[in-house]
This record gives sequence, structure tokens and C-alpha cells, in this order.
Amino acid sequence: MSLMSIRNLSRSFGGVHALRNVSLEVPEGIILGLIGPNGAGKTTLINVISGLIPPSAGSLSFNGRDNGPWPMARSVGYGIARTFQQTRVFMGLTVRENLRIAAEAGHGLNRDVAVDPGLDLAPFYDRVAGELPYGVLRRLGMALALAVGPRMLLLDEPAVGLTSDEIAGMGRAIRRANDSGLTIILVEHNVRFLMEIAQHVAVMDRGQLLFQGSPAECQGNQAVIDVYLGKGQADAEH
Ligand SMILES: Nc1ncnc2c1ncn2[C@@H]1O[C@H](COP(=O)(O)OP(=O)(O)OP(=O)(O)O)[C@@H](O)[C@H]1O
Repeated sequence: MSLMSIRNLSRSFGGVHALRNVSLEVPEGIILGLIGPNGAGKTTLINVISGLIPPSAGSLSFNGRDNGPWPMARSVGYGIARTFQQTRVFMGLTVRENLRIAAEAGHGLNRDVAVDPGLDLAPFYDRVAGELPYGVLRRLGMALALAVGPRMLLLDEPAVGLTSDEIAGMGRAIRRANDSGLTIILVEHNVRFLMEIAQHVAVMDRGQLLFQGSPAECQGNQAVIDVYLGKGQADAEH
């Protein structure tokens, strides 16, 4: 059953059509990978889904409820949490204080979700976020999204800038969150990483949905190879 139905979403910025008539079903419990070349519209889709910006046209339902007027009642209230390409935390507060604020923002939606599911943040709880090493800050970004107790998690390039060990750790944390029942949409240019953990892959190009299928189908699809996988845009940029 779909947790989210995206119907004919479009979004323009002046003359730029960042999203063109995108429709997509997101089944409950899945890790959905979202890939495509730079400027394809992936972050714009995440921004619209998370209520950060309204669409120009189209609609969306989540957990059986149609969206009201955008923004989606601060999407946290709907059960959607997200991370950003540039981690957003309170830099002057400690890790523990940041986590407490995130948990309070979730209004106890799902207190059962572990705040630190394999993200190894305990040694840093009393450190000020602004002093954390980059990789730890990225883990904190994910922990904050989990702390609100969402049903859906939107991850915008969680592996960017991480070492291979840190990427492996991030992959374990994502799997673990998914095993606990969380539905995840993962935007990532590191295709190897994405293909290993996504169960379904959607490919965007120039604002449109180009293809969707299993990771194997995706990697064998000529149109996907032509616009993205074969062009060295994946991985190489990051
Ligand atoms: N706030 C904005 N104002 C103007 N144009 C924007 C804005 N946000 C996105 N765009 C444009 O919309 C298009 C889609 O951008 P988007 O960031 O969604 O792509 P993306 O697939 O996430 O790319 P990347 O992989 O580089 O992050 C691009 O042409 C971009 O320049």
C-alpha cells in the first residue's frame, strides 16, 4: 500500500521548470532511491514533499490524508522528516540539546524510534555542534530527523563528503531505520551506495520522471545510462 501518492506535481522558478508533471507512488516500508543529473529536480521534489516550498500545480497525499494548503502543516506534524545537503543544526547547542529539541518538535509522534540508531553519537552528546567533525555533523543531521519520530524520512545526499568508512556506517544506519518500519526516500549521486540499499529506484531528468524500477532494471536501462549513469556524472562529482 502507498504511504505517499504524488500526483502531477509541477514547480517552476520563473522560466525554469524544475518539476514537470511528476507522479509517483511510494509504498510503505520501502527505501526509494531518487537519482538523476544535476538540475533534474530531485531536491525540488524533496522540498515540495517536505512542505518547504509549494508546488505550482499538482497534489500529494500522505498516510491517507490529502495535503492541505502548502506548507504541509510543518511536515513534521504529518510524520515526514528530512535532512539537508548542508546539515542544519543549532551550532551553538550541544548534540544532546539538539536531539532534545528535535524530539520535542515531533510532539511524541513516535517515541519508540531510537534517537541514535547506530549513529554512534553518544561520545559527542556534550559537545557543541559547531565544533563537531564534518562526518559526525552529518550523522547528527540524520539523528535529528529520526528524533522527531517520522513515518517517512527524506535524505538529501547523506553520503556526500563522507569517508568510505563513514559511508558504510551511514548505510547501516539507513537500513536499520528502514528495518524499524521507516519509509525512506534517498537522493544520492553516489550510485553504488544507493543501488546497494534502495529497493526501488526512480530516475529524474529535466524535471520529469524518466524511469522507475528495481536497482538492476535501472542499471540496465539504456535511457538511464544515456542521461546519467553512462555520463560519469554519478559518483565522479563527489
Ligand atoms: N529556489 C530556486 N530558484 C530558482 N531556480 C531554482 C531554485 N531551486 C531550484 N532551481 C532550479 O531548478 C532546477 C532543479 O534544481 P534541483 O536542485 O531540484 O535539481 P537536483 O536534481 O536536486 O540537482 P543536484 O543533483 O545538482 O542537487 C535547476 O535548474 C535549478 O537551478
